[in-house]
Amino acid sequence: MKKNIGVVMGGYSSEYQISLKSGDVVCKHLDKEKYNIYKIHLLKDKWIYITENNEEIPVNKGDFSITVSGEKVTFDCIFNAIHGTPGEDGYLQGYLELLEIPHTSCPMYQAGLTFNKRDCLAALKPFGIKCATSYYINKGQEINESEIIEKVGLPCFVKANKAGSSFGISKVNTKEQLLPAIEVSFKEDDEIIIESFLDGTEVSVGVITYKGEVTVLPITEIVSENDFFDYEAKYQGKSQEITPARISDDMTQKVTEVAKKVYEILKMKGFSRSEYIFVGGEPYLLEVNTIPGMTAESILPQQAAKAGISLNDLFDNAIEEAFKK
Ligand SMILES: Nc1ncnc2c1ncn2[C@@H]1O[C@H](COP(=O)(O)OP(=O)(O)OP(=O)(O)O)[C@@H](O)[C@H]1O
Ligand SMILES: C[C@@H](N)C(=O)O
Ligand SMILES: [Mg+2]
Ligand SMILES: [Mg+2]
Repeated sequence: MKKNIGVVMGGYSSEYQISLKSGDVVCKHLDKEKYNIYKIHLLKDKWIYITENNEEIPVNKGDFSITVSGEKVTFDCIFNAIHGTPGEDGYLQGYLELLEIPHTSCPMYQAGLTFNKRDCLAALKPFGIKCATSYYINKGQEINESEIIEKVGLPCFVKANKAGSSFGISKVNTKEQLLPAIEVSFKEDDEIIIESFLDGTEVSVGVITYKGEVTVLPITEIVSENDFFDYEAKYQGKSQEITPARISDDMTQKVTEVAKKVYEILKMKGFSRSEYIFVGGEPYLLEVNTIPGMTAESILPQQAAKAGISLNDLFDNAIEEAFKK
């Protein structure tokens, strides 16, 4: 019997439009012979199934079912394509896990931990994973500019702690730029992480469980035309994403080992894309994304393509692995 797959997309954060694109690509590339595919938008004001005629049918939040032409439809598996809250930070995972509906993302705790940049880096540091020197501020806390600069130096990166797609991130070069940058970050999250500037080659490393094996995909080098890999560089063509990265064999080996170790320490499942900047030949971890962009141009699908894994294979594998969890 064909399985019912709900592809969930959207979400409540600034990344919702990116997620709608990722979700559409997933719907397009799932095997229609094998699966009944349902496109589902989870938005702040409505949870809806979008029919092929663009009709909106509400999702029953009690059991995550829909009713189509008088028939109740439940899902065998949910393909999670929501970047940011509530799809990448554990809420959706926890809800689906309580309902015992398999899903393609990592488990609830792993999602909550990794989406919190501060806590994820703090959890990984004792295992020898290198990262930038950092300073944290919660909303309402006193802001001591001199103390921040003394700790992280200039330039530094001011980032929303729980966000993605470079929303709420600024590179700060002078003390005067610090408070405005903090304001920008607080628009995205109530927590901020301020990091020392890691000056070096940036790479992005996809790690997935493919046919039961933890698999590190070919590494991508990020070359931004802008000051850093900001929103414009990511989504409006102002960067080159070069796979495989033009780094030495030694650097490739090091970052491959670190990325696999990070996946294994965190007991990850499903997709992950972790990012590193090389300083003094050593990879420094920036963050781990568990619902990476899924459009054909996105980094992880490009890496999979280089590894000979098509989008159809990649997405089908995610569902097969979800049934094993
Ligand atoms: N400490 C740092 N030093 C140098 N560059 C940094 C630093 N932190 C972030 N950046 C730059 O900012 C970009 C975005 O940062 P980060 O990956 O933490 O944010 P994000 O919004 O979660 O990104 P994504 O879209 O991958 O989810 C990085 O890809 C890198 O170019
Ligand atoms: C979607 C974006 N947060 C990514 O990691 O690709
Ligand atoms: Mg991110
Ligand atoms: Mg990133």
